[in-house]
Order: sequence, then structure tokens, then C-alpha cells
Amino acid sequence: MVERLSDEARSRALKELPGWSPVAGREAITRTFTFRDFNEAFGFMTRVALVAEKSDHHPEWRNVYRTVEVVLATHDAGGVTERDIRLAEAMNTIAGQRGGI
Ligand SMILES: C[C@H](O)[C@H](O)[C@H]1CNC2=NC(N)=NC(=O)C2=N1
Repeated sequence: MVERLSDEARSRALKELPGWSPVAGREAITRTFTFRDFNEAFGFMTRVALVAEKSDHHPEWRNVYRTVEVVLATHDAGGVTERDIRLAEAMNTIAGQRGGI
């Protein structure tokens, strides 16, 4: 079972994650991605879904047209873990490649 990161470790990790910030009132991290259009947004979600399924670590997310609002936490650990940090990094990489703005 993975350990939740301390407040300090979480802040340190967030500094290395462009666009991500803490969620108020909950141990989780969030980023809203904006794409050129729905096709780009859904393409991003499709690619992320494959990574999520492969690693058995899944996002909470909401798509409205060309935006994707993501919240990451590890429910089993009651906070943010290395698994969330890794998924956030993967999302940033995938969004970059797909022209996320
Ligand atoms: C049984 C299965 O491993 C768990 O339910 C996994 C699945 N995906 C998950 N994803 C996320 N984000 N947090 C979890 O705690 C989690 N748990």
C-alpha cells in the first residue's frame, strides 16, 4: 500500500508540476487543461485513460467542450501519493504533445 505524502512533500512535488495546485479542503491535486477543441480534449482523455488503466490509478475528471478538469488523489491512502504525482506528470506530457494550451 502506498503512503500519502506529507504536506511538505506534497508542496515540494507540486513545485515540479506546472499547472497543478492543491485542492482546498481536501488532500488532492488539481489542474484544468484547455485544448483547441473537443477533439483534442477527448484525444487527451483517451490517451490518459490507457495510462490510468495500465497503472490501475484513475483520475476524477470532468470534460466541458475543450476543457478537462482533473482531480487526483489516492483514496486507499487518504491523500496524495507518488502514484498521483506520476499520473500528473504523464498528463502534462500527453497534454504537451497534443498542443494543450
Ligand atoms: C482495487 C483498485 O486497485 C483500487 O480501487 C484502485 C483503483 N484506482 C485508483 N485510483 C485512484 N486515483 N485512487 C485509488 O485509490 C485507486 N484505487
